[in-house]
Amino acid sequence: MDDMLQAFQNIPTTSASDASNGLNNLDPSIKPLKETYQMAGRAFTVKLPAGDNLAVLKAIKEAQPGDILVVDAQGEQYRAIAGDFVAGMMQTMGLGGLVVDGVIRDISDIKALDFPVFCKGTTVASSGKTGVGDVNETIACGGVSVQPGDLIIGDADGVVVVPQSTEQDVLDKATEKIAKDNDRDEKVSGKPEEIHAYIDRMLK
Ligand SMILES: O=C([O-])CC(=O)C(=O)O
Ligand SMILES: [Mg+2]
Repeated sequence: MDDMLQAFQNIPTTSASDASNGLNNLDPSIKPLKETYQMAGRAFTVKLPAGDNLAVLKAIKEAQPGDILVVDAQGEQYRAIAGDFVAGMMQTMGLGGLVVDGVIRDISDIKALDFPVFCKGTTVASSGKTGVGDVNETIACGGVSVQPGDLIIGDADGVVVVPQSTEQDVLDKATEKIAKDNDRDEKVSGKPEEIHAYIDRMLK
């Protein structure tokens, strides 16, 4: 794992969002299946035709361990781009997680895997496996442009993209924001008078 990726393992999505002015957060309809998921990795991108997941299989074969598959499924919500079988293959190949602006199925079994999956929801039907689709190209997912190799972080609050050219800047600003927030919290926590003083300062 490269140093930058290592550093982002401890950055919450909320802090990365604050550090990026909220510009690279995936649409909040893309949610973790379990609140306990916490992931940071580099994007391996996939673009699917609606209702066909063959390119996901191609991506599982080509992606590197630790990579997060970010799938543009065009928001399709009737057909699953993965179930527990496909997610299990991702986990076995050492991938870091799955993010899709679409849906999955076999929800109970995927939760049991403890492989981080972020999606719009769940469905019953499977996808076809006939189409082509693209891998490793710039895509749009959840309203955000994602390039292969961009840093992707996900946790209980959602998913944030950190474009490669902004990594150091976002890391510095997020680290600063975390320290500032902790300080602010420490000053007022459990102290009604400090809460009043803080609000008065903000209202000025
Ligand atoms: O095979 C599929 O495409 C979807 C599925 O049910 C699984 O992955 O378990
Ligand atoms: Mg299945």
